[in-house]
Amino acid sequence: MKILAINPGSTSTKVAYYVDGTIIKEQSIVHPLETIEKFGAVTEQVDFRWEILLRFLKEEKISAVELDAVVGRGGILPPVKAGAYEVTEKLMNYLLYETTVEHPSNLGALLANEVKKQGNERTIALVYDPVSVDEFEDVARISGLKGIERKSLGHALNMRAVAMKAAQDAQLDYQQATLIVAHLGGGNSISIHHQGRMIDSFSDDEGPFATERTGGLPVKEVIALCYEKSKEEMLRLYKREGGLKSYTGTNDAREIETRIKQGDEEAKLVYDAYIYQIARAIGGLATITDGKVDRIILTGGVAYSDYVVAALTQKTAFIAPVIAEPGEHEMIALSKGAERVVLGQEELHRFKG
Ligand SMILES: Nc1ncnc2c1ncn2[C@@H]1O[C@H](COP(=O)(O)OP(=O)(O)O)[C@@H](O)[C@H]1O
Ligand SMILES: CCCC(=O)OP(=O)(O)O
Repeated sequence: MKILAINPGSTSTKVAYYVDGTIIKEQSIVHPLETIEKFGAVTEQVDFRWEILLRFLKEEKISAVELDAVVGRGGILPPVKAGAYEVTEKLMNYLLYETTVEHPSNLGALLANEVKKQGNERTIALVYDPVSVDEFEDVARISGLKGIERKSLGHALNMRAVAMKAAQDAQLDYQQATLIVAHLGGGNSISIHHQGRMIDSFSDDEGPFATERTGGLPVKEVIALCYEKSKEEMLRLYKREGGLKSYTGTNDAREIETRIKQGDEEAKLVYDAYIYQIARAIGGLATITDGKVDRIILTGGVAYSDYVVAALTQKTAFIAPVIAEPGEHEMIALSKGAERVVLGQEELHRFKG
């Protein structure tokens, strides 16, 4: 079985080619920031990224005609069930014209469709575990202001994949277990998975601050700032200029750890606050299941840090054993999802809009 997985990020497009479940080629094609910034809307980047992807396929002698499936990271659709969604005109039109949040993952379906056009009549184009996977309990949707609903938006693909892996490794059934997953990357998502569903999460705009994202902020101060800055400036602050970067000038956690070792006390205070907020979010989610949690799983790039893993273990191990699954497992999650669909083990949902 031949599967191509495509994961468009803010500065790169990751692509991986699998044959019978084995990875044959994987590449992160980096796009210079100055090139990306020339585009207006994210979806204007389709032709640019497709040409680069096509070059990769040619160079690596990967024939689209032989593909059983091409799977993209699912973008910001309306709230959807977890799993696989066929790339249809309706789904693409939503990502092109209706989605409310600009995000590079919105390109996943569009690029998968370009590959499918070169495939055979059996090649399936799909997205898997989109950013907008929504399995919230109703009580989790209430925000505190009528008209504003809490939304399930986050790193669902990676969080669900590592939750299932950790459950399997611990000989727990994902459908029965309770797991808290903290994805620690440029943005953070912290979620709780209970009996097979991600029933609540802190998104990157309301939970702990991340390496470059603000997380939740005191709302009165934000209101005041909105009168000083444009919407674009505010969005950039929250997404690219917040968190550790706003305090230290760098979004590289390794650089901050080096500074701490050199005696930089301000860097230490901010990094301790970063850990403190993540621990507080994990503790908060544990209350949802009355403190009954089987495992806490730390993932994303910062989970490579012994410093962060040790500090979070110290603060949260009273809740449940803490496991690190560093990095992101998105490419394998995409390919395995597509594989299950091709084998008929998992339903291919049709996006209803
Ligand atoms: N060994 C490490 N120790 C500490 N931080 C690390 C380590 N490796 C990567 N990181 C940090 O991970 C962050 C990037 O996380 P990642 O999940 O790759 O982000 P993105 O959201 O961009 O995919 C960076 O701040 C980087 O410094
Ligand atoms: C919008 C939630 C998903 C997300 O933030 O992804 P990135 O960290 O890859 O931008």
